Amino acid sequence: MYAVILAAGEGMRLRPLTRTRPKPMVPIANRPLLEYVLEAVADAGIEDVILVVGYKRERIQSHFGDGNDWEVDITYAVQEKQLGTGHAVAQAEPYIDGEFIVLNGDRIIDSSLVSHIADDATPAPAVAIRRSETPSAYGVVSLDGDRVVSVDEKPTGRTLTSDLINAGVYKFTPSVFDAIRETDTVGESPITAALDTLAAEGSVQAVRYGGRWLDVSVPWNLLSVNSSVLDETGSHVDTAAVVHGSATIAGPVDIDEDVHVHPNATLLAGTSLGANAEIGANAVISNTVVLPDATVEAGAVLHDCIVGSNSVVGANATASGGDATVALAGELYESARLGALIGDNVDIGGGVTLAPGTIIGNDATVHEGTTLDGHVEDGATIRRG
Ligand SMILES: CC(=O)N[C@H]1[C@@H](OP(=O)(O)O)O[C@H](CO)[C@@H](O)[C@@H]1O
Repeated sequence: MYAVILAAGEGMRLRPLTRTRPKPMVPIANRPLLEYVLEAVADAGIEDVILVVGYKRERIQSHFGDGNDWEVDITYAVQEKQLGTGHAVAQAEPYIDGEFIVLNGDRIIDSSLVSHIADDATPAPAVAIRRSETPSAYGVVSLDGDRVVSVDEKPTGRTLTSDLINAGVYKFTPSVFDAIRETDTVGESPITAALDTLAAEGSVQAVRYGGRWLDVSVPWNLLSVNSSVLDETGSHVDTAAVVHGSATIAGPVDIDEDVHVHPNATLLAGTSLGANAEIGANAVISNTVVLPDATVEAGAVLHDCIVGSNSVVGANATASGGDATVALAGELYESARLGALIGDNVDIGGGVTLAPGTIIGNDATVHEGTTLDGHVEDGATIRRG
């Protein structure tokens, strides 16, 4: 049985992080999101993986190679243009000759769901469904018993027919490729359109799933998913990290290789520090993801933040989460728990104050003593006053 994993998307709402890395490579507890998906597949005993890659695929291919380190055999299928999840599935057609499963490459799920969907007793086509408090952000599924009646993709402004959503894990036969071709109306084909067509024919089985389902769509999801994975795995400090004896760790935290934590720094729950990151004396960091090679200087205070790789947060700078209103890819989100999202190679001067929800583009410079909110473009320089 083949598992087709969709990993071609950009993840626009995670910009600027996804300007330099595809969404499946965004780190959760210092490991790319896609590793968790591959592990769930491998743990379910599936070895044959077709990874559909596209946006910045070199990053994925150089990290995962032939997949053998994850106990799978990876074949790469390239989706040159991101023309929808159905179009992405269709890229696997040349390799498929029987039933297969499909998973989104950016949702962390239990391997038990993969086993259940892949099991011979589960008829194809099938889709995993789960309850959601925000169904309109997903594909909303209506059921008749265990049969799917319809799939309504992101029905914003429409009446919700159910609080059940498509969990992004499917089983298909090769006939889905015809359904995908038939639903390709405007040069784009979401897999949900094909699924809706198959549902109208009366054949799609719903597989109910109430287990772990961690979705990283927006920056604050990255923080909450990082934190829940740390809660599950507990603290991990790499043996090649140097943590000063006077530093306080009130975990769970994940500290990767060659990280340097200086005296009296405080690392609180939900914090991941990427390889070679440096945390200055007396800095206080909670619920924050620091990417590799970043530096947080002495006395800085970061709550609910993401610090991109190779960026510097100057001494005594502060960024704390709160109820932020944040615009992402043209959409406004309210009550977001986000301190600041700082891109890669950003230079933030000493004493800078970042208001909740500030987003700073890659390669930006913020001069010392500045107070900032909103969005800073890639490469911009912000001067005080
Ligand atoms: C077009 C498409 O594939 N939409 C899917 C897909 O949404 P994305 O926003 O593309 O990640 O995954 C969701 C859950 O993982 C599912 O609910 C939804 O129906």
